[in-house]
Amino acid sequence: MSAPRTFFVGGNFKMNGSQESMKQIVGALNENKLNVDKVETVIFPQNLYLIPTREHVRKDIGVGAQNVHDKKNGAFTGENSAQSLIDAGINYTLTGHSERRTIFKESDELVADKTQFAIEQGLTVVACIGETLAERESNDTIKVVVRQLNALADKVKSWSKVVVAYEPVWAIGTGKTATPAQAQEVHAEIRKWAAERLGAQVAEGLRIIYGGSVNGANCKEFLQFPDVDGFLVGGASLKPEFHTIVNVHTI
Ligand SMILES: O=C(CO)COP(=O)(O)O
Repeated sequence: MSAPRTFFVGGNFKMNGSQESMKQIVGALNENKLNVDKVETVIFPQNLYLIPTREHVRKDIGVGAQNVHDKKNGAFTGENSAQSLIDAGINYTLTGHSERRTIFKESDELVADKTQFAIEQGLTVVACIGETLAERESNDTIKVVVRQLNALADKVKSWSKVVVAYEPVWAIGTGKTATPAQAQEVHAEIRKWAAERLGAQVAEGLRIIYGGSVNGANCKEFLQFPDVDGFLVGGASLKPEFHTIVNVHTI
């Protein structure tokens, strides 16, 4: 029997925050009693705030970027270097967030290239996947998620530093959460896919977290489901209720 999977809670601040609000968020995280020895907790501020956040937030909370480029440093104006992130103690990144996929037209293949390159450079990657409302309504959820996962698996050589975030696009920022049972159903399919494509051992250790309108009031309901290994939180991560979500096991 392998070790139990460590619960993971990420706070994706997206393109929000100011110097003042970041100070307040970091101050509150530093002051509060958080279950971070049991829950791997990582915040993902905008690029501008990465270094001051890393400098000031407690060391048992990780800091990550929201996006990363798939090539080494060089002539890539406006991009985010994995090497520079590592150099600054920023040890995590998101890849494939649905906002990157839809607004910035990132393909499955580009997301996979970014994921593999970031891993090679030493980052832990939260790779995001998920279906749109139209895809869910046409019963294509599993087909879409498996397509996105297969694209990742074509490039990613080692899965030990990957956390998969299942974020149904229709549940992001809409207040319309997937029910915990809906999340579990897809997470179980993801684990089944992982067992088939990556082997039983990788599947057993792979953390699959849920994102989409998670908040302090609904987070606890997810705990009863065996394949939900944490959350990727958007809006609520900017609020004090993020602490409740990190402490979900004790509320
Ligand atoms: O996109 C998300 C996290 O990456 C989820 O956002 P919300 O929690 O605001 O729905």
